[in-house]
Amino acid sequence: MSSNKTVIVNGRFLVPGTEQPVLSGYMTIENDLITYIGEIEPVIEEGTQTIDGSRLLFMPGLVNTHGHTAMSLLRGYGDDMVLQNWLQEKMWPMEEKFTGDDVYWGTSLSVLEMLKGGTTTFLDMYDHMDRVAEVTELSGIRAVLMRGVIGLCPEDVQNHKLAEAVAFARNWHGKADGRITTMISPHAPYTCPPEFFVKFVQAAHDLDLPMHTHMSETRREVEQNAEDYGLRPVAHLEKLGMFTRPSLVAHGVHLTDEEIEILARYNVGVSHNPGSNLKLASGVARVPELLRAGVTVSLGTDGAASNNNLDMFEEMRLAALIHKGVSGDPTAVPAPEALLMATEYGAQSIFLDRVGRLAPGMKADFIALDIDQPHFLPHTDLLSHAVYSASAKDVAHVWVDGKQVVKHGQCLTLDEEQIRRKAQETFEGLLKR
Ligand SMILES: CSC[C@H]1O[C@@H](n2cnc3c(O)ncnc32)[C@H](O)[C@@H]1O
Ligand SMILES: [Zn+2]
Repeated sequence: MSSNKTVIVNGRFLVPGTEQPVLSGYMTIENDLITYIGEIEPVIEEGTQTIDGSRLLFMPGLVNTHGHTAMSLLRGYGDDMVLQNWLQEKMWPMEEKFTGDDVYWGTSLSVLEMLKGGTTTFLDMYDHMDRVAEVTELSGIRAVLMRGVIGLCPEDVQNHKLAEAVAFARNWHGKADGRITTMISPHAPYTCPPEFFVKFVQAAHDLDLPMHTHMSETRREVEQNAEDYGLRPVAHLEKLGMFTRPSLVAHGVHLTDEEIEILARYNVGVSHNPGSNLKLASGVARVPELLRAGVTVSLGTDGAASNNNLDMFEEMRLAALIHKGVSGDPTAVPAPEALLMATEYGAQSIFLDRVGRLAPGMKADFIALDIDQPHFLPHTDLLSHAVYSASAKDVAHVWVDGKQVVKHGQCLTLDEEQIRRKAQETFEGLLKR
């Protein structure tokens, strides 16, 4: 019988937030869990698989805490626009034509890109979510999935969408050996009127699930919210009861000191999406202030149509750089903190307590970078290199839930050739419809 135990020998491991953030030694994986990490060589029994880690840097898999995965089909379709025009003139008209099959191939394309680039967990707020869950099951990735709902429609249609969101959340929570969890997700306060939004809060209570929404992404949205409801978005969502549920908001770009205090008080996480915020000219979130206030800040790409890739190394580097530039403080978001945002804080913010860190008892979701390449040398500080020098292209191997899903840069679970062909065909089909 083959052993389900693997030992990585002579590796370098990133454990940010600990006394020895770059550890040289060994890591043991048994089934879906890490059971040992340390400098002392473990006893290696016969039948145990060993991996020579001497040319590799091991780190937790990256956690992408906000996105719309199938939007990779719209990559490059609508560049250089502000959010509202981009949504109304380019994205929504195309998305209206999306079928379940379109979402399946768009999601496959994105999951392929994410896995090959070292992302082992993603959050997806979209439509046709059963098809997203199918791709998640097949690919071996971990995902937090939710049917995102835009409520700018008649009441019967609103209620139908809400029922779909509830059914999806109920049916898929804990599926795919526990790799899929679900949340409840009204799209935004500006697309879900208050009386509709509160139905999601009630559903989240009934299902005992957390909530996710877009919030305070643009200045215009904040001003409009104040005009429509007499409150800025944070107070508005507080009033609607959202923060009585464990919650994660995407963006949180335009926040006052008082609003940051409210988010911290309710333990609401913020998914910081620097690439998308820059591209849509939405602004720069107050990440140093959020972190100082004790808010869990994680990182997301948003959809590939506003980014325009799903490279979490790029988000990590952007997060480490832009806040230095904006604040004039070179110590703002230092490398270990950026790495934590992309891993451990990411997992915390989407309510996965055994993901995001290399430690005994944690899920074996980890990646290995090829650090023999020129841009990783000399090996001064490998944690610094992972944040400031690395990109998705450096990922050699990926494991999720103890199973290898990328080997020498090749995805073992998805048919890359077929996905490339289907993605192109799907986009061309959408243009003709
Ligand atoms: C209801 S499914 C999700 C919905 O969100 C839209 N979307 C994509 N990017 C953003 C963004 O940055 N802010 C707000 N909404 C966004 C996407 O097009 C889908 O319609
Ligand atoms: Zn979004």
